Amino acid sequence: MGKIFYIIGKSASGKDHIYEALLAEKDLKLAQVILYTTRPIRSGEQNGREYYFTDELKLVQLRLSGKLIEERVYDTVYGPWYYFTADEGQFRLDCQDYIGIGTLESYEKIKGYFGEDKVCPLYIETEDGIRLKRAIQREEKQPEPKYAEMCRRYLADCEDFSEEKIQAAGIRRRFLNNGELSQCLQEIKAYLLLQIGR
Ligand SMILES: Nc1ncnc2c1ncn2[C@@H]1O[C@H](COP(=O)(O)OP(=O)(O)OP(=O)(O)O)[C@@H](O)[C@H]1O
Repeated sequence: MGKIFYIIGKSASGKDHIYEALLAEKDLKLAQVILYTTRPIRSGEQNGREYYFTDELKLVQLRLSGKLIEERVYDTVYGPWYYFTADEGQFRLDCQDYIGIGTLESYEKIKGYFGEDKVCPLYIETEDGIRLKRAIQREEKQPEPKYAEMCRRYLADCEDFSEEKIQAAGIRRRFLNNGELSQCLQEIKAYLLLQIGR
């Protein structure tokens, strides 16, 4: 039976890089948990690849039909953009393992929906000083660095990922990403192979 591996961690802890690297590992055979979003599709994006691009009416329908697993909304200058996970029958847990990225809150919702035995958290932890330096370096490379937003997220993480919340979510294992990324990946891959039973 398949599992959903769910990557969680503070901003700039390395989630995106770890996600892409694990997806690229052919022997893990992981499929993506694709989020739905109401934000407009950008050039180069493809419906069903980066996201399922949809609208608020669909969100309401999914809510009413009990198919909505979790939702978040971000107030942007263009209005509210919703991001959500829903189950319209696309998850084939009888024969497929999945990988997704989310927050502690979305992890708890997904765990509540599919069951604790089906959802496996991959909590990535990077020491705060190293993480801040990486966040600044990443921001410096942007055409228009948004340092205030970066700092806001960094500070919000202290609250969003307090030790109490991590414990309450049932996170027991942590994967440290303080050194080489390859080292962290190796550790996660070994863990995944054990969980998958290969
Ligand atoms: N082990 C590592 N060594 C050096 N740099 C790293 C390592 N892991 C990640 N990075 C760098 O840290 C930055 C943050 O990584 P990434 O974007 O994957 O994090 P994230 O957790 O997805 O962040 P966010 O939640 O803020 O989007 C990137 O610039 C990435 O290249």
